[in-house]
Amino acid sequence: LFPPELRFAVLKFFNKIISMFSSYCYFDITEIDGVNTNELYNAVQLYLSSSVSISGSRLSLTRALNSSAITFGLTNNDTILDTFKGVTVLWEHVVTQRQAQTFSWRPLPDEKRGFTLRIKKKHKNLILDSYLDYIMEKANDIRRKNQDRFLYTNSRGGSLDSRGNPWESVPFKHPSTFDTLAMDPLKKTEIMEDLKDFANGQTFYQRTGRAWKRGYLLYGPPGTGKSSMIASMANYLGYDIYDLELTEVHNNSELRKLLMKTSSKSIIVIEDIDCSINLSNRKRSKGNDGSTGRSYHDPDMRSGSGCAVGHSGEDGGNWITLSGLLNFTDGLWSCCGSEKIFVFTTNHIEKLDPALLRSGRMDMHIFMSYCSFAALKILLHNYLGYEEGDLEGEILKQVEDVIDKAEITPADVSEVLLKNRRRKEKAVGELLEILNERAERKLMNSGAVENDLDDVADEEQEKRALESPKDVCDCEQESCNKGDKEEKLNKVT
Ligand SMILES: Nc1ncnc2c1ncn2[C@@H]1O[C@H](COP(=O)(O)OP(=O)(O)OP(=O)(O)O)[C@@H](O)[C@H]1O
Repeated sequence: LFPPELRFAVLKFFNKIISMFSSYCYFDITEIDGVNTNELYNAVQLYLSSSVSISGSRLSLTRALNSSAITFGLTNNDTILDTFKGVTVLWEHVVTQRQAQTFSWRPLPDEKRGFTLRIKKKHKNLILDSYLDYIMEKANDIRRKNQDRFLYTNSRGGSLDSRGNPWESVPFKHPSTFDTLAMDPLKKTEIMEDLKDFANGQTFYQRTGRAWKRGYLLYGPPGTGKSSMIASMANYLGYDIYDLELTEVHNNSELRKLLMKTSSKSIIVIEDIDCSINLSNRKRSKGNDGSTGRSYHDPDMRSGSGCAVGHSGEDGGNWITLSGLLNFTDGLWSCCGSEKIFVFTTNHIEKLDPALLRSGRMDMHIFMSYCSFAALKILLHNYLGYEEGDLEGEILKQVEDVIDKAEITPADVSEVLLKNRRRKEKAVGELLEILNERAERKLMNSGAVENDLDDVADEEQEKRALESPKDVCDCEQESCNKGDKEEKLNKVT
């Protein structure tokens, strides 16, 4: 009977009267704010989905694209209580039908959704100051945990995608975790604790005025699990990985741009660092065929035994230099965004510039060693299902005795176990054979090296003796075969 204008005016009047006497105030968070999606709405939905106090008997279930987890939330017009810093608030999920639109730039959903937050007026400031920030932060964490992580690479060589991003991404699905990683358990625990301290260390880093970042240098022979360690770190912390291919970066400023486009809570990896930068800061040179582009940074490359080459710019004189890289990890640019981990790997730590190894540069140097017996136990458990109690017996005792002498990588052990994973006994027997063989070979090689060293020492001694025959022969007589000695000296020389 009443026209809408009058209804609206009456309602407004009553609301005003009610709010004057009510001790509560209300905040509406709508799904769509004008024509844009309201980020806060999504965050609240995610945050409430993690709340254990949902009491409704009907919940809505969602699984986002690329996500491996299912989240639940409030159904239409349901309510939930939440407590923050001792203050209880009430959330209501309000869903109403949208009135027919005459025109819109963007088709809007038929339903109008939003959350209404009810709080006591006296708590308004506390809630507005920190509660909403807390919700945004929590929602990001949940998103990260649910969402499969991403592996980014700059393999396009500096070109940008349609959104101006130099990084290409794929879902990161590496199954390596600290449980599957074979290494000394004490060392493993130390690394895990270090990572956790870092991830939970926001207050510490703020208090001490340090950039919230950490550097790890992984070094050791190929096949000892450096890449597996990086994947385990990412899976443990729930971080994305940026695999920085330095051979695709033309100069320091491009490097800086790449860094600016990395997100927080990420691990930035440079593999085989000894092969990737112009460690000697040598000037860029033309290739043998006179072409510009690639030139050799690593002397080993010339003999064909080295690793990947670095990259030189087309515009002459442009290089990724060590100082550029250190700015990247250490300087002002390293702090864009926060909560970042830098990981460098190398098979040849001795080739690295001492500037990179200096204390404070890389916070932790982690040696990925050959497979120890403790690490082997983890592989036996993972591949063959051995439990601690099964790891006894004569054959395993023999394995324990020989494994350090054999210097075998976890990758090689994994191969043997994988091949024989259906036959436990055979697997360990074959492993023992391989270990014995390797240990024997190592021993013979070291014996041969020792003999060679002895030979060199003998020859040296002989040479010295011949150069000063008097030292070994006091005789001054003509009959002393000095001539013979001279001839012998020439031969030795
Ligand atoms: N410590 C380890 N624990 C468990 N598995 C390992 C370990 N080390 C190596 N492996 C196995 O060997 C494979 C190769 O290892 P990975 O690539 O991690 O070694 P790497 O040290 O990074 O080698 P490279 O220096 O050649 O890159 C892995 O996929 C994994 O199956």
